[in-house]
Amino acid sequence: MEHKEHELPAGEQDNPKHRPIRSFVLRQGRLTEGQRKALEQWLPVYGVAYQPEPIALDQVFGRAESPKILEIGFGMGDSTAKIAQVQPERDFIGVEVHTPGVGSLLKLVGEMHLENIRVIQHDAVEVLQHMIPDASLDGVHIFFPDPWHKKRHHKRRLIQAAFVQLLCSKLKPGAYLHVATDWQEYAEWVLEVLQGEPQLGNTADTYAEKPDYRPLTKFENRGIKLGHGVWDIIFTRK
Ligand SMILES: C[S@@+](CC[C@H](N)C(=O)[O-])C[C@H]1O[C@@H](n2cnc3c(N)ncnc32)[C@H](O)[C@@H]1O
Repeated sequence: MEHKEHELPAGEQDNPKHRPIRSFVLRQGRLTEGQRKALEQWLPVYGVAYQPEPIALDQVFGRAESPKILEIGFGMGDSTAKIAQVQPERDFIGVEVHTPGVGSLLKLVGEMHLENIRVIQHDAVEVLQHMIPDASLDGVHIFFPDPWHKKRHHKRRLIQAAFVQLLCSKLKPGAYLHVATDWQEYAEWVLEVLQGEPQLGNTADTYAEKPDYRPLTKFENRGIKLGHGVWDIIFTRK
């Protein structure tokens, strides 16, 4: 997954009168044969269709009591699969709009026999608004959200005060929200937005140490060698 800013396709100029502001641009993206096969074989098993009403998470995973973690924008799903593999006692709901990414994660789920992942292919904002029950999540992962570098695109950033308020309503008391970004100005933005949410408290003074459960991505490894930074921001619900 490239971490550069998505270009707006011709014709899609921001026009709030005509369309909601989204944090993503749907790209066509070619499917590999492996992704296509994984979608065919595993989407009916591990996919959860979007529906505009709350779902019973325990039923979706076929077990109660297991902590439920939501990941927003899992990209190709490498981190998601690795985390789910080493945390079999937890259940992971991955939300992503990009079809090749969904195929890629499903391929990993099939190959690694991961029973604790479910995938929803839909806008995470609507998934949170309508599908995720209140106070049902033990954690939320948002790793390398699109930074939307240009000032005129900042309104497309996923992390906004209203979105964080919505997220908070879905977190159990004590549950965590973990954002990681490689774009310093976005890190500062995220820190400011989360600090401004009275229902959240920071687990660190400012930025957190990278927790062991978040694997280093290939991209990140390359960046670190070039001296680029990555910022982890972890808050908990009061
Ligand atoms: C820069 S990529 C990072 C992917 C991955 N987390 C990683 O670390 O490699 C951001 C991803 O978030 C997805 N995304 C952005 N907004 C989203 C939304 N509202 N709902 C679901 N997915 C979204 C994009 O499609 C993209 O795949």
